[in-house]
Amino acid sequence: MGSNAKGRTVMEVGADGVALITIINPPVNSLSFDVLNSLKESYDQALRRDDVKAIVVTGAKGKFSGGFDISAFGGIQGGQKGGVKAEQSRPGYVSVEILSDTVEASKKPSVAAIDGLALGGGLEVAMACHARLSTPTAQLGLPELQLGIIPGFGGTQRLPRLVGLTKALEMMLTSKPVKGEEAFALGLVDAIVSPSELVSTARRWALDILECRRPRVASLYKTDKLEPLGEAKEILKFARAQARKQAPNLKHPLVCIDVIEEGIISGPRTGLWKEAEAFQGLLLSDTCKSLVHFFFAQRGTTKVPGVTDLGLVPRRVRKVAIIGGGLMGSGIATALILSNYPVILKEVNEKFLQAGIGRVRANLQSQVKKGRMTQEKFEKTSSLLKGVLDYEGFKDVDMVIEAVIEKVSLKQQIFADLEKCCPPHCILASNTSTIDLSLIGERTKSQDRIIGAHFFSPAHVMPLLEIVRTNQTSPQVIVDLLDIGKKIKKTPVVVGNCTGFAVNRMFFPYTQSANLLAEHGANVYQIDNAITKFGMPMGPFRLVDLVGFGVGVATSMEFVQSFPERTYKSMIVPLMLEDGRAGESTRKGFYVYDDKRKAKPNPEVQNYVEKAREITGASIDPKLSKLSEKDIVEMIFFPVVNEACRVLDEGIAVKAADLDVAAVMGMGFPPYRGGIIFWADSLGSKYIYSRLEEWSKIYGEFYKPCAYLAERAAKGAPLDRNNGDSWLSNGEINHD
Ligand SMILES: C[C@H](O)CC(=O)SCCNC(=O)CCNC(=O)[C@H](O)C(C)(C)COP(=O)(O)OP(=O)(O)OC[C@H]1O[C@@H](n2cnc3c(N)ncnc32)[C@H](O)[C@@H]1OP(=O)(O)O
Repeated sequence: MGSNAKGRTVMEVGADGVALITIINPPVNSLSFDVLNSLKESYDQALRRDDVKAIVVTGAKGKFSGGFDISAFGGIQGGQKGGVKAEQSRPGYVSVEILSDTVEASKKPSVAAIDGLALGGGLEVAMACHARLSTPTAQLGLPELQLGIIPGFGGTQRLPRLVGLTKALEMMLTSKPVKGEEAFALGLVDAIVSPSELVSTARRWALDILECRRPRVASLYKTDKLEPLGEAKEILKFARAQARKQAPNLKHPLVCIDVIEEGIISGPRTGLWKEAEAFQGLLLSDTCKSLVHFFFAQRGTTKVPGVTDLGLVPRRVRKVAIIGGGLMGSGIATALILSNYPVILKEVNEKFLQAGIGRVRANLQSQVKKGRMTQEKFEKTSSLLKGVLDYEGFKDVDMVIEAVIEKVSLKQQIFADLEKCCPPHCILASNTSTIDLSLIGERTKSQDRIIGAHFFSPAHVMPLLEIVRTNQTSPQVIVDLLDIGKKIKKTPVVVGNCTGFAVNRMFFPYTQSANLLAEHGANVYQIDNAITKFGMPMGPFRLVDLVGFGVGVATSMEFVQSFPERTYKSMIVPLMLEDGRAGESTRKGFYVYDDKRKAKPNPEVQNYVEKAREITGASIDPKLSKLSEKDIVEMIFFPVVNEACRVLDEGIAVKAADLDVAAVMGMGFPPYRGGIIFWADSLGSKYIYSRLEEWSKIYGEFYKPCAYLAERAAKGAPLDRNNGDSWLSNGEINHD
């Protein structure tokens, strides 16, 4: 194998006659074509050698395998990231030639020794072995669907035969792995072994199979776990209905079900071929390209030039203080104690303090109710939280997160106090969502320790953490917060300091354009409907109802002040608010809500739209009442793209992919469209520019394309500067 090979396997033959084949491809032992070819070579050698009686497959450094090498997808998709040899892109090359006809068909028994993770192709290799041993904590799963593909190395055929159809469908359709213990209970693995004894036990197990002391099972031909045909068809029918309901825009879950069905009806070998063909087709789909982009974009957010490349090591954070026990403060405290950080929560009086602690306990209690936490763990986790009314306990905290109301003078006072009461190394973070951080720290000399830790509500649930740095924030503090973000299982995105940072700046035009369209004659409910169909969790009007009109108006004011030239000053929400219609909390907003929070269109809305029109002087454009769904989507999202371009151009976001992650995790933009900039680039900067230009002539400055968008469009270049050579710029993505 060439010296620039991407991973390999090594084989060692012991005196016991067992060949140990180890997959080596750090960091997760992914299955590149080099690894797969080397696995085949090792097997061929083991089968040829007379001194080899049995085989054990394992992964180096406590990780079996994280699956097929996702970075090789680009090559297969015909991009520029490395060519692919003909046999490698041939359907069935791995699943049939290597795994079925070599590993599973071999006369010498194979045992998989699984530690750490066996995901996707990794688990598929293990399932082709004649037995599997796992450590109790290893993660085993087929998460391919979250990449827009289906398992392609035999997983659709072998998993149902090992664990039954219902569980196999659940594991594939949700992409959720199971731990070793559960895998054992399901029959996916044959025994649980401690990491230190894993390989030695697997060696003995392989020899036991050879000597017929243990069964030798070819999973592909197992039938005892499969439900009878009639029942299986019912289960598949139900799964199809669920998939259509939960992900109406996605085809690959249905393809996965079809492939499984084929194997059940026509036999596993036919199923394997159908799987190989479907896998190959899905690899080329827009959904897969978008989801793979998103996979790498998510991992790329922790790579910040000039910060994470300086060799800084995150400092240990032993104790955190939170100021303010409201909705945000209690959510942040919950997230921290759930990851074992001791937290002190400070409030101004006993009543507020008890309410804050009560909120945290309620957050944890809901985990207990859902069966996700034991009562014992609840007690242990709750004990990490301590309530205080003064700064006494702040002497030894390593980080403070301020989460009080959005009032500049109050925050300034708090930060001045913190500077006096906390140790000099302490990170001083604010959870502000809009206020300029330099202003918050104006009365301190600790500008280098001040940073934004912007969580999204509910903070213990929402996965995004916007880390806001000022020009003075030290790289060390950013590295520390990135590390904490990872530990509390958030995806951090590092952004610059400005009104609204990245997420709220993108959110602003989302609701603004909806209001503009409504005032000019578009139907509120058609807009929400089209946007939901596009894949957002809710339309802009339903969102404003949820957030509350009070908050909506206050945030608007911040934007009006900061960006007056591009704010559309709609009067619909202020007028409704004046009449006590404040959204879902008052059960009346753009929708009316019943006791079960079910939303129905509010018949009063039209009156408010007309009143608003009288004040703003907006004239009805008959075209807007007949907008197609595509037009609605573009008129709502192109202003968002425009703002994202400004955020990028101003350097608030380091790279376009960070905005993709921010849009998906902070706004609910559908991940299968790759994120806001990725989606925009799939349509082309020229097209977006021309449409915005056209609308700005009719409806004003709000739609005016920014300089960055104009420049990229003039060059015919993608908005993501890093995507200059990708398949995207060739307009290869289809939109039907
Ligand atoms: C034919 C087959 O059926 C098709 C397949 O197998 S498709 C692949 C199926 N496997 C997956 O989907 C697993 C994807 N990976 C993951 O979920 C997670 O990375 C993990 C659980 C393995 C590890 O998580 P974690 O410890 O948090 O580390 P994480 O930062 O995500 O990954 C570490 C590095 O490994 C890389 N990596 C992880 N899985 C990879 C894979 N399958 N291929 C290539 N690179 C991979 C990541 O990109 C990251 O690289 P970086 O350090 O350069 O950013």
